[in-house]
Amino acid sequence: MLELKALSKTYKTGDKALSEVSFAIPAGQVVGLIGPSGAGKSTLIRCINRLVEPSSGSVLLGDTDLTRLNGRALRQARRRIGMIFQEYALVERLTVMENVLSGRLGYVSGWRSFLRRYPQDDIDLAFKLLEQVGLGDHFNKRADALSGGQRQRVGIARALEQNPELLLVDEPTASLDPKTSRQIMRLIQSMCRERNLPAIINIHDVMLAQNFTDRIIGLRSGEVVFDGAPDALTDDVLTTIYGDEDWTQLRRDNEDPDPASDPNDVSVVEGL
Ligand SMILES: Nc1ncnc2c1ncn2[C@@H]1O[C@H](COP(=O)(O)OP(=O)(O)OP(=O)(O)O)[C@@H](O)[C@H]1O
Repeated sequence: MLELKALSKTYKTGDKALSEVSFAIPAGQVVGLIGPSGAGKSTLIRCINRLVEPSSGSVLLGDTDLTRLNGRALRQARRRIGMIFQEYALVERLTVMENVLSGRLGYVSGWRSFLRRYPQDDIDLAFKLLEQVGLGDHFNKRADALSGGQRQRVGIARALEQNPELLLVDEPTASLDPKTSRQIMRLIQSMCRERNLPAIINIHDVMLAQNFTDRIIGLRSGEVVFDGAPDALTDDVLTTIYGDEDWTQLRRDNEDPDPASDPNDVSVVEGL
């Protein structure tokens, strides 16, 4: 469970990026964080894992207030949070397996990580995760030999290899085509459901957010202006968040072509 209490951030430049943001996310809930450019979405994600220092307020992960931690305690707390990035952040010259195992780096001792030697349990988990994300046959390939969608699946497996209590996902589909984007969102959603893992997904694409999350939080100018079920995201609400736009037309342009008939649908991969 994650709880934000009156979280605010004003940058040194005077930009007020977040203003008293409060919400709680229970176990297993996948939240889509939407809002126009500059609304504060990245700042919010980064304040949670303290890549950006909040100005005030608190971030509770279970019983731990992350805003009060420093040094070693902060590093340990960060292990409890898995991250998935827009540009995948893989080590290109390493294999898929090594990239997934790097999710354990915060856990293994210094010399083991230097030699890149991991406990057998970590290796077994990595194989299992690679099967689940549909890359079981690719474990020995170099990351730079993969497509964008495959890279993001490695990113998902790496985050889950950490056994996180919370998943923070920053624009996971921004570099992917529409069909691959749906597959990746479906995969994140099903992996979270299976593990009862809460997640916040910063996502530009409103239709993807609506189709593949349990709850939507809409930010505008650093404030929460919508917090509710994806179905409650009416055109009026979207206008409140983003301003005027032809939402009916946008929805029509983005309709999902029957996902069940998609032969590359990762949700049919065994184990999901
Ligand atoms: N390092 C920084 N220094 C100063 N101001 C910043 C910094 N990072 C972000 N901001 C400002 O904070 C506000 C929120 O930015 P943020 O990047 O969090 O928004 P966003 O919703 O993630 O936008 P986008 O969708 O374009 O990525 C903006 O006004 C931005 O200019």
